Amino acid sequence: MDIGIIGATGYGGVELFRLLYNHPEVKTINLYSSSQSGEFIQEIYSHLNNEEYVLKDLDTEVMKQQLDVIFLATPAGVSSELTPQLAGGKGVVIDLSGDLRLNSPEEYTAWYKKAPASEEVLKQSVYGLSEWNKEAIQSAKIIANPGCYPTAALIGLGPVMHERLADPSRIIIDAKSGVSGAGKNSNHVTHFANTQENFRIYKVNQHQHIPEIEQQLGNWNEETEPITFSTHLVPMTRGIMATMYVELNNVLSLEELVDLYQTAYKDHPFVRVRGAGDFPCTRDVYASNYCDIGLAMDERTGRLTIVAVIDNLMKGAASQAVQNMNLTQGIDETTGLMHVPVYP
Ligand SMILES: NC(=O)C1=CN([C@@H]2O[C@H](COP(=O)(O)OP(=O)(O)OC[C@H]3O[C@@H](n4cnc5c(N)ncnc54)[C@H](OP(=O)(O)O)[C@@H]3O)[C@@H](O)[C@H]2O)C=CC1
Ligand SMILES: CC(=O)N[C@@H](CCC(=O)OP(=O)(O)O)C(=O)O
Repeated sequence: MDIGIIGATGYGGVELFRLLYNHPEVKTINLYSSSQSGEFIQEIYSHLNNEEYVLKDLDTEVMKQQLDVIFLATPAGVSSELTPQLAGGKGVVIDLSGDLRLNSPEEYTAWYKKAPASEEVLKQSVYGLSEWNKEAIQSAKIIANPGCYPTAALIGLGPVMHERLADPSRIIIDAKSGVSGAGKNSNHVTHFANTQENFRIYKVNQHQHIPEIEQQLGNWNEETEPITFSTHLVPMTRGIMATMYVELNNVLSLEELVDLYQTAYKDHPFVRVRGAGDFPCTRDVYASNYCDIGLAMDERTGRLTIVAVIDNLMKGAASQAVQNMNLTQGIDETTGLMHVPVYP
């Protein structure tokens, strides 16, 4: 396969490069930069110092004709403009940003404060939550890779919400992320002095992932009501923990719930459901494509607590995008992705 990565100098882009460099079905990798074309990638990232990859200028006509897969790892607002120029050619377009995830252009503008992609592009875009949308992904030409928080939240909520076992009006998602979730550019909030030895809540009731999570919950149960979703910045580089609280319609034991989750994900090698009383931490999935899940049932309140952890740059971005690439190319979805998480 011949691959292109737009936004290759960002955190998502460089993680894509690492994965694709080691992918057995990838022949060439073309790196594109809007600000540093002509430079070698190792001039920007010294950990790539054995490589000779030069950053190229975008040429959408050539890319459209020659590349099998084009990844966009760019900020919101870029792929809504570029996708129409890249789609309809030889390859598949996989967008890591939020531009193509929401069906409604009005919702996109309301939450992202940017002009939306065209309705035509949005209609062709398939939501790339691999575990829950595999069939549609396999034949897609444009994929909207899910957001990092929605990936953890939706994989965690999927089994109970899909089976309509929980009250769709009373969902609370309490999520925490490492700082790499904010991308490579530091600002006042993500500056070292403001993140180390600190813990903060941010974008309270205003996070752009709220409509994305609600959209998928609505696909599972049209009675879903607005969710409560809060996000926190944790002084670590990678990792997301999403803790979900749902009220069950009927009493189920913890053992029954663990069985439900293990059955739901038995054919999904990247989701690992823990036994009763066992909870994952972010280190358990570090630098891997896994989503690990733990469950607790409080019989006093009737509330189920679901804990889902991912690596935001991997399952939350680059490795999920490669999983989607594999699905579109008709190869095993695990190809190039079965890394054991890095420990410690
Ligand atoms: N970080 C994370 O954990 C996750 C990120 N995402 C999403 O993935 C996307 C990439 O994120 P991330 O890698 O963290 O972001 P970064 O800020 O680290 O990198 C984004 C890259 O996009 C390129 N870029 C910037 N402006 C433009 C432009 N106008 N046209 C073309 N390219 C541009 C830049 O590269 P250059 O200047 O070389 O072109 C930059 O290196 C974002 O939409 C983000 O929201 C999604 C899930 C998780
Ligand atoms: C820690 C941190 O700041 N995380 C970012 C995740 C951004 C992201 O992934 O944005 P899209 O999915 O919308 O592209 C945030 O909360 O906005």
